[in-house]
Amino acid sequence: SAQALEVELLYTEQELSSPPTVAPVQMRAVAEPGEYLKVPLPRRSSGYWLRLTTHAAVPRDGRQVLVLRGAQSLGPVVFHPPASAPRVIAQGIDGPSTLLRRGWQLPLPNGWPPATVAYLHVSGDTGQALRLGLIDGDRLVLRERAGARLASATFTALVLVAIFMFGLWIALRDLLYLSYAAYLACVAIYSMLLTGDAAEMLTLSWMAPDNLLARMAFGTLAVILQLIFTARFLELARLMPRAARLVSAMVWALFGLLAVLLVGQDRVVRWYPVMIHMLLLGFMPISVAVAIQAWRKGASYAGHFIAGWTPLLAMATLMAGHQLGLIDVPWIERVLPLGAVLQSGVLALALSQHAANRHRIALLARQSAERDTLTGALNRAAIEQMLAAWSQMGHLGASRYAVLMVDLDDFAEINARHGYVVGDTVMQHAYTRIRGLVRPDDTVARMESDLFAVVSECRLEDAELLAHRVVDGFQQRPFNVDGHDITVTVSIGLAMSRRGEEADALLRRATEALAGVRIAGHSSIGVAADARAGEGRRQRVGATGRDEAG
Ligand SMILES: Nc1nc2c(ncn2[C@@H]2O[C@H](COP(=O)(O)OP(=O)(O)OP(=O)(O)O)[C@@H](O)[C@H]2O)c(=O)[nH]1
Repeated sequence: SAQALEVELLYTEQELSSPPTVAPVQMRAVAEPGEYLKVPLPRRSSGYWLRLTTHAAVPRDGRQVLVLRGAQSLGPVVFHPPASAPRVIAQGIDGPSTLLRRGWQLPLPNGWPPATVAYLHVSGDTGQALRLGLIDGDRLVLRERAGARLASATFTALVLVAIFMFGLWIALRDLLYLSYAAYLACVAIYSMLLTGDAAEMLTLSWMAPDNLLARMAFGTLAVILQLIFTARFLELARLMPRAARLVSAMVWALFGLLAVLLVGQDRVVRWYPVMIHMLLLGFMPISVAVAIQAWRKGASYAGHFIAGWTPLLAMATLMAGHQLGLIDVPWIERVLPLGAVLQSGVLALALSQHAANRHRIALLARQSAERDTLTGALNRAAIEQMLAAWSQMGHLGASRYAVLMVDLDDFAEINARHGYVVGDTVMQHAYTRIRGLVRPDDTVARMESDLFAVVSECRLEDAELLAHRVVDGFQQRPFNVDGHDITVTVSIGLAMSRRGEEADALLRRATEALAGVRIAGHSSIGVAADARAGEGRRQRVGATGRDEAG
């Protein structure tokens, strides 16, 4: 006949140290071969006695094992195998039962002839269901291995997304990404604590599944980080200030609970899960409602949020219900980490989009803030910032950079003669001309009215050649605007960087060199003192430029 397992829950009120001889049967159930039998346990402080029989002989090879799974809060279990001495199993991690997550593997080395009975005594008052089965040991190992692989895949996926988010935080310095990275790290650790695999793989006792304290602490921390992230991600402070206040109250309440847990340790660890799960049960629907409301108010990423979180929230709700003993869904502990992976995938997508958008907006803002509107050249602030940054990094070494202050000569006269509109066009042409005369790597900025600055990484000799090239480039080629040939000449002040010099000091020296030659006339080049060991010099390049004014 089929090797079914029959279980009777015995009705005894007294505490007994050995199996009761005669006791009324409260419940009888028969398991299909190789399957688990669910035995609901009514609340009773005196513990439970179970009488087990098989319908066919279990061979003596010891391959068949009795498997017992139950809520983690079940106390010590005493197993009276058929034809063997009783065994006390204090924890699921003991001895040969290490294979099981949250359960006991009870070996039957002497076989089990039909009609002989085995007894189980379960202490504690759980009110939850037990699962019992006569299972083939090899099959059990395979199943457990598959479960362990799934758990480590989950862990790896969560950690990879967490690292990615951490990278986004390093690049963009927005706490949004950091809070999400930290949340994922907590969930990854929590999922490892839940399955007990890490405890086995790493032999870390604090990661054992019976370490309720570690599990609860990481679980709470994950919820806190998730709330902080949610408030930021859904822009609650801007869109829904009341919801934002609610979330921050929730965060502080959870921090308080966490502190109580860490201080109270074993004294609070029994009721702590109940508190947390009640809180979560209440919070889940509120959280979904807030997300939907934010979505209706136009929060940019509320859609992603809802798609990613709803399945996970539903699973977390089931989990909380399961742990409170309200519903019986033992599979939820395996499915929950998958929900977390799914959620992290959707959110990683949303956050990458968020980061890309942010980057684009920042770039646009920078471009408009750093550019001169008429010519499109960088403005004074931009070049000052750039030089200041270089100076801070120690880039402005001795004679490494040349600053050329390029002033358009007699620009007031061009305006007076041709009008401001033509003057504007000449100004734009002048910028294009300078850009064309210097190297692509050189930086050109419009400092103010008719004054441009060129920053070039080169030695003094090259800088002087460059200055001459710019002066000649203007003098020899007039601009053609509205059919008028307009010759513009430029004067240049040149300064070379000094080691440890501040950015403004360098710019000032170039400006002073320019002021020195402006008196001398047009198309002049002045080199700041100290640029070479000698004195400041002033030179005139060829004749005065053709003077349009005559
Ligand atoms: N059309 C136009 N003119 C400008 C602009 N910005 C400044 N200017 C004019 O440029 C002239 C600059 O004059 P100054 O700095 O006194 O010097 P300058 O006339 O070029 O004479 P020197 O530099 O001494 O040779 C002023 O007349 C300004 O009105 C602009 O954006 N467009």
